[in-house]
Amino acid sequence: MSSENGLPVVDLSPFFAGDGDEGAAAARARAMEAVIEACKTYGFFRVVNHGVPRELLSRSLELSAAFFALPDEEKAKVRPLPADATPLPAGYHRLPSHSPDKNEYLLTLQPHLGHNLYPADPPEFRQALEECHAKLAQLGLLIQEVLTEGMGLPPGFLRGYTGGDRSFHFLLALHFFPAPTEAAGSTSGLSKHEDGQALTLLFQDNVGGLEVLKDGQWLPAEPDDGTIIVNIGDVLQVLTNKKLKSATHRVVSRPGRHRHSFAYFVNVDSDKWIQPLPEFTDKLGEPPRYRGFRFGEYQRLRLRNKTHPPATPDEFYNINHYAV
Ligand SMILES: O=C(O)CCC(=O)C(=O)O
Ligand SMILES: [Fe+2]
Repeated sequence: MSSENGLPVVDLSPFFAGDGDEGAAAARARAMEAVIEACKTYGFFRVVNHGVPRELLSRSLELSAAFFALPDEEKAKVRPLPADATPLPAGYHRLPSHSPDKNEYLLTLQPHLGHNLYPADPPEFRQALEECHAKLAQLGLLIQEVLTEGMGLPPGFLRGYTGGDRSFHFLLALHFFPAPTEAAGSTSGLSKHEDGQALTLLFQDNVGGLEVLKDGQWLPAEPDDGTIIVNIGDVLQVLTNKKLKSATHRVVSRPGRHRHSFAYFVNVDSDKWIQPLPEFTDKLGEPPRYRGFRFGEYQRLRLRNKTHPPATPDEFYNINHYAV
C-alpha cells in the first residue's frame, strides 16, 4: 500500500488478473490486506486500476458541469417527485437557502428501476450517468467481496445486505458553489458528516476541498485524476462493531471555484436489520457498541437532515443515535 496525497492507495489490478496468472493470488492477498488496514485506520482509501474508464470519469464531470451551469429554471425542470412517491427522491435538488451547505445535486437510482428523471440538456448526460451506474455497481461489488473475505465473513455476506431488489444504490452528481471571498475557509460546501450507507465511491474534478478527519486532524483528499476514493459508511461500522471506520469528512468550498464531484452510495435494503455481528462482539468477548435498527428507519432520519436541515451541523442525525 502506498500513500500519496495523504490517503492510502490500493492498486486493484490483481483482482482483474486471470487465475492462471502467476503471483496473482499473493498480490490479491496483499491488496486485500491493504484495503482492510485502510478501512480500520482511515475509513478511506484511494483505488487505482479499478476498472472504471478514466475517460468516463472526466466525461461525466464535464457533462455534469454543463448541466449545473444552466439557468435555475432549466435545472428545476428535473424536479423530483414528492418524497413519499419514490424510495429516494430522484431528480434535481437545491438545498434550502438556510442550509449551512452550499451545494446542489442530481440524484439517480439504478437506471433499470425506472425511477429516474434525466436532464434533457446536455443530451449526452443521461448515457454518462447510466454508464457510471453500471461501472460503479461492479466496483462496489468487488470492494464488498474484498471486505467480506478480508473480515473473515462467508462469501457473499455483505452482498446479502446490499444486493436485493430493494437496494436503492444511488449516484449524486454534485455541484458546490464557490465560497464567498470574505468567508474563505469557513463556508462549508458540505458540513462534516459520516455516510450512512454501506460504502461510498467518489470521484471529483481538480478543484479540491474534500477533507477526512484522521486522529483529530483534517486531511485533504486532493484530486488525483482517474483515481476513485472509497469510504466506509455507517452500516459497515455498525456490523463490524467499529472495527471498520465510517470516517467523518466534509467539503470546504473555495472562493471563486465551482467544484463538481460524483458520489455513488452502495445502499442497504431498507428492511435489513443492522446490528453488530457476533463475529465482532460475542466471539471476541466485546460488548456491542450499537443497538440494532431497521436500515429504512435510519435512512429516513438521515434524509431529514437534507430536507429539514437543523440550525447547526451538530444537530444532524447520525449513527450515534443508536450507540450504546
Ligand atoms: O463531494 C465530495 O467530495 C464528498 C461528497 C460527500 O461526502 C457526500 O455526498 O456524502
Ligand atoms: Fe459523504
